[in-house]
Amino acid sequence: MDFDVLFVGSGQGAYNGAIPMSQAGLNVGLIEEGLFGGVCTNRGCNAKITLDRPVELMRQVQALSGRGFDQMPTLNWHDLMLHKHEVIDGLSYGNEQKLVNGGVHVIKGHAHFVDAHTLAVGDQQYTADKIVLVTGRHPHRLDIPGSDLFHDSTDFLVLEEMPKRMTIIGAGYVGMEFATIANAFGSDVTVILRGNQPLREFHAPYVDMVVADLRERGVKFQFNETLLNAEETEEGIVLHGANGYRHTTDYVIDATGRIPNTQNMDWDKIGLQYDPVKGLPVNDHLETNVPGIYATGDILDKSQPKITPVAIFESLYLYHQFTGQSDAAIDYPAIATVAFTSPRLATVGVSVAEAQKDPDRYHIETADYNHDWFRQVGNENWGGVTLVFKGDYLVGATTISNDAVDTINGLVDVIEAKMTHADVERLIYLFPSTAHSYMRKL
Ligand SMILES: Cc1cc2nc3c(=O)[nH]c(=O)nc-3n(C[C@H](O)[C@H](O)[C@H](O)COP(=O)(O)OP(=O)(O)OC[C@H]3O[C@@H](n4cnc5c(N)ncnc54)[C@H](O)[C@@H]3O)c2cc1C
Ligand SMILES: NC(=O)c1ccc[n+]([C@@H]2O[C@H](COP(=O)([O-])OP(=O)(O)OC[C@H]3O[C@@H](n4cnc5c(N)ncnc54)[C@H](O)[C@@H]3O)[C@@H](O)[C@H]2O)c1
Repeated sequence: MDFDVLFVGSGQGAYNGAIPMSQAGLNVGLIEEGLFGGVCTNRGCNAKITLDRPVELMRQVQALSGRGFDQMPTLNWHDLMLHKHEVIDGLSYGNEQKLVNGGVHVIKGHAHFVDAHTLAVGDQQYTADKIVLVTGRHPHRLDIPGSDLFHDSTDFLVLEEMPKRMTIIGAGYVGMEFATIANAFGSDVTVILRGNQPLREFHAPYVDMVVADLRERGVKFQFNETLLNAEETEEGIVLHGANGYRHTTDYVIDATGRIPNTQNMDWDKIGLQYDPVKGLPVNDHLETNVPGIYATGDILDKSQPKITPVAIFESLYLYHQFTGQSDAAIDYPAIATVAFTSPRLATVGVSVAEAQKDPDRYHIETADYNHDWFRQVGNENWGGVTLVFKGDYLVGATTISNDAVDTINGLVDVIEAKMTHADVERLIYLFPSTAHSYMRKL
């Protein structure tokens, strides 16, 4: 065999395991057809958070208008986009070098199967004892007439000029995060949803607060709308919905989710079972139905959120498994997720909705976080934390605030280490700080 382990894809679900595997003595190869580091690095998390940064800061400055700030700064999309290119454009090369320096044999091109232990890239064939499919997902496109006029998250992240009118279809992570950014940069934003609940994974009352705030800032929400078609006219792009809905705009982002990259890889040829919409099913060792073929990250058909830290966790799990350190089934910890709206929404572990369904098992407490003096410092006078306990133990938390990321990150430790109240009392945090404020409320 050419390799002990051969990865397809170089995203977070691949290189975080590939490098330590190689350093542990395995002969590791990795095939990538695009940018190294995959979606998160090049056209996902990193690019998005760079574009969000001034938005986050601007909100905080606005909250202190007349409380130390006399004049508001102005936002400049063009300069920000140049900055984004500065930050992001070199990362692919950096990731490729990390792989090479880590001893991983890098192969460039599109991989497809010849047999269960052989992949082809162009005319070359590569054999491996184990193959790991980390092929990720790409944006879904609505199947309606005129949807070729739509753009996707990748287009938004390289947008040179902010359109006057922007319409976003879908109100999941991408829809709500991009609506926040585009609105701050002066676009007249409309979000169109087929249902009535944006960001369904998050605590609904907190999501409602984000929606109310965006509405106040001028974002329009069109709920329960089924789009039928789109056409280009002299006035702009016109979207037609059921019941006579008609909406004119300059730029449409289809943010209706992501679908697995399964195409042109000859998965059927080797009998690999997969669902073109849901992805690749695996067992509790991340092995597919074909022995020796594994998968990690967004391509998986699993209930865990499709986010970078989960892909990294799975990649490291395979590292431990393939290097003989453990043969245990994968055991996911409490998983934290965040929507980078302003303010942020973040959550970890058992959700409030889940806890409400099982009151014998869980009890729910809402901590008074709003009146915390440290939040008044930034004149952040609304927000909330809801905690879920199982007996004496914290098992879930959800929050809305500018500091939601730090708050939930701190609670990950409390949940995972199964800390008791006494354990939490022993933690000495810096003061004043967000962590100090919310830990005292546990
Ligand atoms: C706009 C956006 C924002 C996001 N923001 C966040 C965030 O803030 N936080 C967070 O945690 N997550 C975020 N995510 C999700 C995160 O990007 C994904 O969970 C993560 O990228 C998954 O990594 P992966 O390795 O599974 O796949 P990917 O990153 O998708 O990598 C798959 C790689 O496989 C390659 N590939 C596919 N098929 C082949 C083939 N046949 N041959 C060779 N190469 C192939 C592709 O070129 C690609 O590079 C965001 C996603 C998007 C779209
Ligand atoms: N902060 C983060 O961690 C972050 C940020 C961005 C993206 N992501 C990842 O990327 C994935 C994709 O994000 P996304 O926002 O595109 O997907 P999503 O699944 O979060 O949201 C999709 C939205 O589109 C709507 N929708 C789906 N099909 C539709 C249809 N046929 N017609 C109308 N509306 C439809 C859904 O109701 C939902 O509102 C996320 O699930 C997440 O895994 C994560």
